[in-house]
Amino acid sequence: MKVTVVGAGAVGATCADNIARKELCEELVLLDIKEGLAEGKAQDMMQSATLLGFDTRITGSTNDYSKTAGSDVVVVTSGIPRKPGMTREELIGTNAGIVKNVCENILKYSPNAIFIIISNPMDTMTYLALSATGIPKNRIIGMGGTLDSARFKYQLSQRLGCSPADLNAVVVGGHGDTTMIPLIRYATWNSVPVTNFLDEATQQQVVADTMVGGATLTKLIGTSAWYAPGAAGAALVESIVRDEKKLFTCCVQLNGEYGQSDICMGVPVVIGRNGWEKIVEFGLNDSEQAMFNKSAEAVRTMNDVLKTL
Ligand SMILES: NC(=O)C1=CN([C@@H]2O[C@H](COP(=O)(O)OP(=O)(O)OC[C@H]3O[C@@H](n4cnc5c(N)ncnc54)[C@H](O)[C@@H]3O)[C@@H](O)[C@H]2O)C=CC1
Ligand SMILES: O=C([O-])CC(=O)C(=O)O
Repeated sequence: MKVTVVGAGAVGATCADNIARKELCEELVLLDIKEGLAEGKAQDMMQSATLLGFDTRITGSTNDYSKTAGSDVVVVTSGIPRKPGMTREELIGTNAGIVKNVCENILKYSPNAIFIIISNPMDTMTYLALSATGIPKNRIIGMGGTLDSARFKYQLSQRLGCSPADLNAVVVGGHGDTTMIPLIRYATWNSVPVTNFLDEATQQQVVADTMVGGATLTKLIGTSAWYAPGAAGAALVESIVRDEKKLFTCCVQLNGEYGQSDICMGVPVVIGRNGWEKIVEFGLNDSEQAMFNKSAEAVRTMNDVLKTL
């Protein structure tokens, strides 16, 4: 297996580090536009191989896409992150051009690759990647809900005083401060609804804290997060290369599922060797469906911005 990570910044390097430690592929390529950055980080990671006990071969490349040839999976993290006070949507002007260019270049050398899009605003970047590459929809996966669901479990575990590993909790919708939808009605603690244990006000607080999870970290750190985002990207790579068929919320093209079409949004999907293999319909109630529709409207507005760039 060969995996490429484009963007050797905070998220890309962390994702690559997780991929290497888990030995998810024999060959791992880091690519960045900044001279020497990918080569340097690749060497640094390789020098941890004997200490950590992995034997994935990591190489770096400054914008030489021929080095990425024949990749099975490509993770796209290139682009600018937000600063405190910004929304993810404000990044569109810079990141759309970067993501389009990167996807086109990758495709030239890896026509069969599965793409995992992380760059923000991720729902619109996923939509853009789909149109820029024209490859089958199951090979374009946006990473956002996987991370948001992990954050949802973290918030719940803090309130319940339990291990997040014992929780099942899913966030669907867009990957934006106001567009994501933590489905608390479906969240369980070892199969028991969490709503049995948390009062209404606490439930609302958990949902609100989950939605601004990325913004909260951006305010604390001064730039956006990378440990959980990098781990979430690697978890998707793992489910693909090991054909695990795990259920993750990912941003995929909808064709009538969840009442939406011609849009990429976060829904539960089975991730395996063919990319996203199946959308799982959770059955939203009227208020959840109304939130999903509102989220879709916001994502669509951003997709329309692409036409003006
Ligand atoms: N979808 C999600 O859940 C998350 C998305 N993000 C997004 O991921 C992106 C990356 O974030 P960070 O790694 O923190 O930023 P960063 O600034 O640390 O790294 C980005 C890297 O992309 C490189 N780059 C820029 N243009 C490029 C091009 N044309 N070709 C190749 N490389 C290029 C830069 O040189 C830089 O090294 C941001 O857009 C951020 O908003 C971050 C966290 C979570
Ligand atoms: O908050 C950001 O801008 C980065 C991101 O998407 C996240 O960490 O969820």
